[in-house]
Amino acid sequence: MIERPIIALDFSSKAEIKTFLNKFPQDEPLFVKVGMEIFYQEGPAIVEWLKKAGHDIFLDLKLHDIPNTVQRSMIGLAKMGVAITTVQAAGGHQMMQAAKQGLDKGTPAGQTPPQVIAVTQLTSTSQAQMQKEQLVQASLEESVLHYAKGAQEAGLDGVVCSAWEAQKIHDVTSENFICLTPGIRPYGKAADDQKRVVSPGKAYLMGANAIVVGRPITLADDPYKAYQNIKTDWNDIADE
Ligand SMILES: O=c1ccn([C@@H]2O[C@H](COP(=O)(O)O)[C@@H](O)[C@H]2O)c(=O)[nH]1
Repeated sequence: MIERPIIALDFSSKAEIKTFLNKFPQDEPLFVKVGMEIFYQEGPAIVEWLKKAGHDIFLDLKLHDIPNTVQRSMIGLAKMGVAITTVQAAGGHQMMQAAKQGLDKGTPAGQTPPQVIAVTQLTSTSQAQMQKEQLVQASLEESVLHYAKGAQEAGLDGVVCSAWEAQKIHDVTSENFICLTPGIRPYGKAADDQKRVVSPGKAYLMGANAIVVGRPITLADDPYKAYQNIKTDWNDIADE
């Protein structure tokens, strides 16, 4: 289990991230998510800067391309020294294997390759939407479980899913298989564009190994207090 909630740094500039992080104690190492929004603005330098500040990085770029392209991209990504990265499970078995091989090849000697996990069905997707837009007859849970089993067979470390599917994923894979769950909302908070939402404490009870939280922290009046409350909810239940 990753004890710190992973904070999604969904900002469009380094300056905005600096302002945000200045609201946190400067000696507290965080686990942060660098996603497409900031990565496409600032590039790998943002990862280097956050690492230098002592933070662990979840680099969520959701790679999805032909196996050769994904493998070669992962060779480059492996040099950034991030803890976890992502691909889209829909890219298929060969693509996921290629991602893993690229990370192994690209990681400098003596360092541990990043863990790689596969996005199943986005937490902003409902079953009705998935069936209509992706022309899928299966239930959302069946689709997520299918992708999770495929990710495990391809040698990946886990999946991105909602907490609603986490325990069933562990049942069909293993307890060690990571279920990293966005779509986290403390009770009473707006779901925004998320469809499959769960509170931090409930996510733990439902089998999540890690939670990713963006707007409930980044848009809070007091982001550090919001972070601490979410961390307490997530960890308190875990400690019981
Ligand atoms: O299925 C997915 C995959 C990734 N995400 C990412 O998590 C955060 C969630 O942000 P909130 O503001 O807490 O909704 C965001 O960076 C997404 O890109 C996801 O939500 N769902």
